Amino acid sequence: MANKEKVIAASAKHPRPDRIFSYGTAGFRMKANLLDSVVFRVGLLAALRSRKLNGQTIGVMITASHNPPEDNGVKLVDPMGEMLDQSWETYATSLANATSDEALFTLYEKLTSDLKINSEAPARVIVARDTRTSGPTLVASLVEALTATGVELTDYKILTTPQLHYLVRCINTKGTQYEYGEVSEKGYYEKLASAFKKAMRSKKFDGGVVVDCANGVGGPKLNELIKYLGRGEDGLAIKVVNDDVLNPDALNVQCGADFVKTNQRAPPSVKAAPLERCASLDGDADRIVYYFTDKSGQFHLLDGDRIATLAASFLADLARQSGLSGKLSIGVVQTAYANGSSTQYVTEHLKVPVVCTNTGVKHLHHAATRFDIGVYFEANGHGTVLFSPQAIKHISQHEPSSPAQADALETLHSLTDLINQAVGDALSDLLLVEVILAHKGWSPENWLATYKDLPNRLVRVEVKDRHIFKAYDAERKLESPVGVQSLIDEAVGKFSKGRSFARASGTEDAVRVYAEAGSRGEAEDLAGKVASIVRGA
Ligand SMILES: CC(=O)N[C@H]1[C@@H](OP(=O)(O)O)O[C@H](CO)[C@@H](O)[C@@H]1O
Ligand SMILES: [Mg+2]
Repeated sequence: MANKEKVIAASAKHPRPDRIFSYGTAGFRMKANLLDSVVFRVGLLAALRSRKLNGQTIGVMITASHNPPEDNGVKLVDPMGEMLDQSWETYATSLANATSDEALFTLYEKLTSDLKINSEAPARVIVARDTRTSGPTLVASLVEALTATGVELTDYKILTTPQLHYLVRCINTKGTQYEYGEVSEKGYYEKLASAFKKAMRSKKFDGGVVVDCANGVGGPKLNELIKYLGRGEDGLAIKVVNDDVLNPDALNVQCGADFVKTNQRAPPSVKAAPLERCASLDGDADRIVYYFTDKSGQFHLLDGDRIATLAASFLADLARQSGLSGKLSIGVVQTAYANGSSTQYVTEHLKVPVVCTNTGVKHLHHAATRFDIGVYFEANGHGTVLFSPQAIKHISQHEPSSPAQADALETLHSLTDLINQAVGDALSDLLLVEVILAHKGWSPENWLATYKDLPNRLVRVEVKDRHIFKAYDAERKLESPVGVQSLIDEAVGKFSKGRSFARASGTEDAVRVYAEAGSRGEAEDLAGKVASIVRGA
């Protein structure tokens, strides 16, 4: 039984502002000065979650990713390094909205009994934060909740989001047959670096890569990782830019993955030669996009769809070359925001099946586990590749029948270590892309030439109540308000190669409209038409 007085007294120090909170796709995220009570209450939920799972370690990450410097956020990480189980999101929301300290404790007790939680069970939590100045105070609020509920805590200070997911998975798999790695930040770098070297072997890089770290946690962590990669003559030259974490106001400002994806141009601070590979991370380094300018100075984005198609083509080739293609199912998971040309390229050219899910990494991750090799990426650069236990077994036990098979198998094996299995990881994805381009001997132009994106437009439409927009069919259609979908269908029908959908955002108070069509003008036109249908609904 939790100590009632202790919890109530601690909660009283973290008064709840007059606001309605909701645990969404990205956990809780808002202006940092509104988060104190929310983080305290997330601490209570973490205690419950760990106890429910008999003392398995739960992660708490304090970050607001690509949001402006004055924002912050908090999200929970489940034992295998995945996002919090969806059914628990509503408990997070209810705890955050409890109207008094007493009501909060009553709810805490009610959840304990409703969920049949043994309040005597041990509870363990690890926490980390990004580089925002509001981080330490928020961690302190979390610590108070964990102390009041008798939770064993380890504070890993500043980490990228995927590093925290890595640690959670390492801790909970330690001593089992699924042991994931050494439980330390150093263990993370060593695992990545050794897999990277093994994947590269005698392959050579064509030039280096410029990496924009959004002035966030990715900067110091990438600089650290580089020390483990080694910089021999044949090593990868990584030029790190925007790694200034001493100026907190610079975070995500005019740089980072979201800036590049949204503005379809390079950050002004990124100076690169024509055809030089460039990449941008977001503020917590769980997202990456590539880009380059061609000889005529034109900018080209190589987004999450491109990384997914690149990875799928490489993995399908390796499975074939190693003699495992009949044994391993490969699939790509996308959302409705994936460019139609990428979907067509995967299904028709690579002959690999594509599954479309709702927006939000947890949906893609879940769908990807249904394949032996499941490649999933959101167009904005969140993503990874998952290998099933069956795939790992085949890859490690298969007897190659030729040197070529042995070679492909060794590369495949190294990728199971190089690619973060817990969550999309910008640093791991960076190395993955570099390995693939080196193996294929491709320039960014070759990569771009695999298919031609359909012109597209994404618009944000502010409406009175976005909750009336209810989507189905992986959010590609609207069931309510009634009649809106047929108006959209009618508009789409007038455009060649037209496709468009509208859905309520899970992270912002708006409806997003996406449209693509045969030409830029038509895509704009279609997006505008669908946006006015949404406004009029
Ligand atoms: C079109 C788009 O990029 N949507 C983003 C955005 O979700 P919305 O529900 O569209 O607001 O934030 C999510 C969390 O970061 C991310 O997973 C998703 O891809
Ligand atoms: Mg992020």
